[in-house]
Amino acid sequence: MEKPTMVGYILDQGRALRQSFAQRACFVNPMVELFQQHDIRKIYFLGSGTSYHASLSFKNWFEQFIPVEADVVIPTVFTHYTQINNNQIYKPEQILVVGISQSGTSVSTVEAMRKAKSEGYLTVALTEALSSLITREVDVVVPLTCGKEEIPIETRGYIITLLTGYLWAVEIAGALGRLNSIQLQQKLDDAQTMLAHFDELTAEVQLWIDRNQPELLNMERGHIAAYGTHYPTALEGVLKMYETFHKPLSAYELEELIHGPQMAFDAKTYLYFIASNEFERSRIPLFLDWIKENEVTEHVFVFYHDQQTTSPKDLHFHSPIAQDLSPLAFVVPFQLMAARNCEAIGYDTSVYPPKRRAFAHKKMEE
Ligand SMILES: O=P(O)(O)OC[C@H]1O[C@](O)(CO)[C@@H](O)[C@@H]1O
Repeated sequence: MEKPTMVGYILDQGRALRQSFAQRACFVNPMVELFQQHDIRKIYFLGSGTSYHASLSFKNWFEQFIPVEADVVIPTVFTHYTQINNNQIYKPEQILVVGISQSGTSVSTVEAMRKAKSEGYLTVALTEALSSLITREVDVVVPLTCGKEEIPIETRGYIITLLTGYLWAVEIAGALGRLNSIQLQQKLDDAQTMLAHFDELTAEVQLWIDRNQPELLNMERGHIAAYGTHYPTALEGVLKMYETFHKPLSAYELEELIHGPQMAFDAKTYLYFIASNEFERSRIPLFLDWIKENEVTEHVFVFYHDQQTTSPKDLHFHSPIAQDLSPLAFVVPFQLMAARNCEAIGYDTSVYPPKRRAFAHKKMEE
């Protein structure tokens, strides 16, 4: 990439995913060893922004594949309010605290890890910056193999963090005998197939944007509705769109849309539905019918994995998507829409807003 840009990082995600998958031993082995050496029963995943959203997916995968209880906590909350092991059912060495910070410099995550280690719990940092502040506060540092993103917006890092969490979960499950070797190999093969086609998947998203960009650019406010393992995708979609395109959106668990928010919808409301193949998938047509019958808004966009769509406003992924890894796919429309919208209005996402001092991150020398 000649000049680092948000679009450039998004278009590079396929390559980065395939490279990370190929070199997965460097980030999988340290976690597998921890689980082999310790009887870990409880995990806290901590992170802010993008790293918080990735943590929510980690919880889903860990609880799906490994006999552990997983919690995701915002780092400041963890430092000041969380009562770790409140009911004393675990021994301290059965509790693992994982801090995720791509930059390694998020002040609140660094402080939370300091608390966890000082109170005697096992600690891991997942970070791209192997000499950053967070690395000083933990027992084990695991590399996040996304490469440095030289702009304020994290996209490639999010996708690689997700892949890392998934591979941790299935490889630990394999090592603990929760997945047999055939099952594990199947998971890895499915992942590899999806990653081999990731550039095509991104191209499908680009075509959807090309079809709809004038309308997408006119959004003044919107909501992303999702369910199951995609509620974190909706949160990340909101963050990507808001920190770049600067128009307010919110994320709702699908059913929660009708518990109040819908009363505020009008013809200007934009609705994006993530119709992932999970339990609630059958509810999507019901919501779409309701929007039509009540003439709520025309600005409705649906992302499908399973349906041959007819509306040009919808996106149907044809590329192979491993069911477990669908969060890697469904976030791309929001990443690329945010980046392309900004390109179209001439907003430069590669630099921080002018005259804005940020204090969420702290450099080594500060
Ligand atoms: O993963 P990191 O580097 O701790 O960053 C967390 C969050 O902080 C930000 O850099 C903003 O301060 C976000 O872009 C990011 O999601």
